[in-house]
Amino acid sequence: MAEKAWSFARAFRNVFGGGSETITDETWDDIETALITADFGPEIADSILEEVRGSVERHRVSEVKELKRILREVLEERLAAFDPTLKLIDRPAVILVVGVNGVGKTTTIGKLSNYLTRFDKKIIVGAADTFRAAAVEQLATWAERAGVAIVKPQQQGQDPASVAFQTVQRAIDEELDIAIIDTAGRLQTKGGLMDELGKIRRVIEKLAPVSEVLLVLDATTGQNGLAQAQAFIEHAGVTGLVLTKLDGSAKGGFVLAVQEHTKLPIKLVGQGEGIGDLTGFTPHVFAAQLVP
Ligand SMILES: Nc1nc2c(ncn2[C@@H]2O[C@H](COP(=O)(O)OP(=O)(O)OP(=O)(O)O)[C@@H](O)[C@H]2O)c(=O)[nH]1
Repeated sequence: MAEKAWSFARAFRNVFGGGSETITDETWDDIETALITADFGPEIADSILEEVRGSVERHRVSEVKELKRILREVLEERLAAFDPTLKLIDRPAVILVVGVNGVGKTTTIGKLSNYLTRFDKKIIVGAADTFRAAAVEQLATWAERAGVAIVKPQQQGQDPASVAFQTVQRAIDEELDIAIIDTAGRLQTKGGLMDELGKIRRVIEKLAPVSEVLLVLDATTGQNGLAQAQAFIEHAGVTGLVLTKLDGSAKGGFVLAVQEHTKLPIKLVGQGEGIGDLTGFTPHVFAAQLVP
């Protein structure tokens, strides 16, 4: 994994890079500071500290090196408490991608399409963000790069649900594996947004079940972004999270905070603007990157 992707590892690198080899009060202070800096949030930071302290005492650990291993294990175990696998068993499997403006929905769809084609999946994407012509064109560019089919609105402002319907219909007619629907991200009234998503879902479900509703969150916005996305979490039937822009984020702790607050699994992680910059979420790898 590219080094740039893990700027948030800095917080812990400062704690464990040099200094005392035996655990002192200062070590604990440093870890607490690192947990807060990395945006775990005060409650989760406290509970992690408590868990690590308990383990350190039980095993009579005195070396910083061992403490680091325990911290990594505690983080991994907590990150792994949710199932990160995408459920794409239905044929076609329909994925709805939702989230507020500019978080990276369209980019994620481009990367995800490209990723899935590597497993020989036949994909179609639907541009159900019909109000912004630029959004449709952006998705079309990604579809071309990924080599997948696209359904675009016939005219600007066409009912998003009808584009979603046509996309899934084509997936069925052409025996494709996966239909991914891009939705509008504009923050309108909560009611309006949820009505639109509810309608898209109902219309799709006339043809096929919705396999995944992925909520995209911009990791650089931290807890703020989560507050903005609350309406989706409450009303959109979200099945998993995509965290984007982790490459630019020093807030690695947000990854755990977001899972524990929402009780939703992180299923994909975006770490750059390139077509290859998307991976699944692997707690073991992530914990090792957080505490290098
Ligand atoms: N660094 C970085 N940039 C990203 C990542 N994902 C998306 N972006 C950038 O974020 C910006 C917004 O991405 P879009 O995909 O247009 O976001 P959107 O949610 O579809 O936006 P709307 O259509 O306006 O709702 C673009 O400049 C992307 O290149 C990522 O993982 N890392």
